[in-house]
Amino acid sequence: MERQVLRLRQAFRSGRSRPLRFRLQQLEALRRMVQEREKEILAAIAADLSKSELNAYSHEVITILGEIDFMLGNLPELASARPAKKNLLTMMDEAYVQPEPLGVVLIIGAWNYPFVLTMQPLVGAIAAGNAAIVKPSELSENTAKILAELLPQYLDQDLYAIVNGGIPETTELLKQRFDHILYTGNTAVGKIVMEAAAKHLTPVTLELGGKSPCYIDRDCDLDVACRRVAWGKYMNCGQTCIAPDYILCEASLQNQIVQKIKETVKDFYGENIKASPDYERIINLRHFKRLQSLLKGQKIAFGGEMDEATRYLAPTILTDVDPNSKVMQEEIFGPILPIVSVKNVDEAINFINDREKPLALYVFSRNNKLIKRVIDETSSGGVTGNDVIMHFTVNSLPFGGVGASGMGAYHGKYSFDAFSHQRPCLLKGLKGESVNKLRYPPNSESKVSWAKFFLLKQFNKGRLGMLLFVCLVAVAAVIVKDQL
Ligand SMILES: NC(=O)C1=CN([C@@H]2O[C@H](COP(=O)(O)OP(=O)(O)OC[C@H]3O[C@@H](n4cnc5c(N)ncnc54)[C@H](O)[C@@H]3O)[C@@H](O)[C@H]2O)C=CC1
Ligand SMILES: CCCCCCCCCC(=O)O
Repeated sequence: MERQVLRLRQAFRSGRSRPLRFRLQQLEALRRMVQEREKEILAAIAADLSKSELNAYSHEVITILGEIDFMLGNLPELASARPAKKNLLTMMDEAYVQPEPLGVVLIIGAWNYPFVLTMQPLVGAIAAGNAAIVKPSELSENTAKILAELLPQYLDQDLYAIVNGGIPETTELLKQRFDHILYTGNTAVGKIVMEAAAKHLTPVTLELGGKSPCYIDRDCDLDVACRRVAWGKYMNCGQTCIAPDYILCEASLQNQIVQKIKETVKDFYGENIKASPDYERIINLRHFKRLQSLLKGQKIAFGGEMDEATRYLAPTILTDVDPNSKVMQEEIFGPILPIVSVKNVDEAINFINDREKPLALYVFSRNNKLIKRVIDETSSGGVTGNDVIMHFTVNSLPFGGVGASGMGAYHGKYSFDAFSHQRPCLLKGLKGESVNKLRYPPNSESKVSWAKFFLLKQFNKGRLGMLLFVCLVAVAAVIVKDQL
């Protein structure tokens, strides 16, 4: 592992990954990989998550093609230096911010969207000019295998590598020194990653989970709300980090919500949900049993059927759920939807604020003021009003958690930024020593007053202001020269 990282570091040091042309060419190669090998990629995702290839395409492949296209279209602008505002002391100099690659980065993915969660960060890492190691989840073994086969065929092998394996391999990998780590997965392992990174002072982006609440207001189109919630909750069999974890609503809405979600589930998956190509399965037996245990002692208003052999768990709704019960203590990550009743929006806000900051927050209401109020008075990684999941799909929005749901963000421009250092550059000439004297020792009262004038004066008044400002500086410089 050490040698592999060293090989990538040497390739990075050669400077090969930096030129814009090279980055664009690698991104184009990645796009070719997705297009030419689509069938194999879809088959792998489908096998890992018992998913139809159509769903694998719309849940995962579309996102990656969109992200690559965004980078190809915007990279020249993202990677170029941005001029910076100057003060009086530096007005004759050149000041700019130059994004630079961080070096060798590590991307650790999770199993639930095994293609998106490894490839989307990789697009950002390549775009920003880094070398990268990708570590897919061992639980989505088919996708891990196909990525290990395909990536070396399309990308520069000295700069981009894939490491497959489980805890021992990841533990070994985490001993190495990286320049950034982007990890997606559960919070407990997030702490392990951060601790390992701290040993090398490596910065981290942690894409974690949490219980994302969904408040449904009484002033709402319940048909629409329930259809959207059912889509986001039962997609990928509930194994989506930003799935609405539970519903908060007034007690009087509970039965209507159950009824409407029930009808929606029939529309979506038919009478025989098990036979629907659109309904996935739980990833493994451990997670199946974990979900089974969350149902103990709960009032199942809908669903609850399960089949251990195929890891089928029906779309399920729990009513009158006690906030202290187990299902409300951990992220569900399965097709179980608890409804917790609250008296009103104030109680809903308090309920949310009494718990860890979630990865996503959803509010359904006809009343935009109420939606804005919930946003203003709570905190979460992201928000969608009157829908679920969809903020993930807008690549001009940063995607990430806050507090216990993670740190840092990515997608689109934010991926480029996550894997870049914003390097401030100030280029001075060798003239102007007379004015510079005011910062050289010995210090004096008069030097401090001049320093205040030069450093604190702000001029933002257009061309005329600028002209005035230049004259002022010229005069000041002459006076300073004489006085110091
Ligand atoms: N914020 C986000 O974007 C997303 C967050 N998630 C969260 O991820 C969680 C589900 O993923 P997991 O079951 O954790 O996925 P997982 O079991 O695939 O683990 C994630 C990664 O961590 C590695 N890993 C596991 N144990 C480790 C250890 N002891 N030391 C070092 N590395 C280790 C695995 O090899 C894997 O690559 C949920 O909480 C979900 O909300 C999932 C997808 C997206
Ligand atoms: C249009 C549907 C796209 C849905 C993609 C959702 C991916 C969420 C990934 C996750 O768990 O972080």
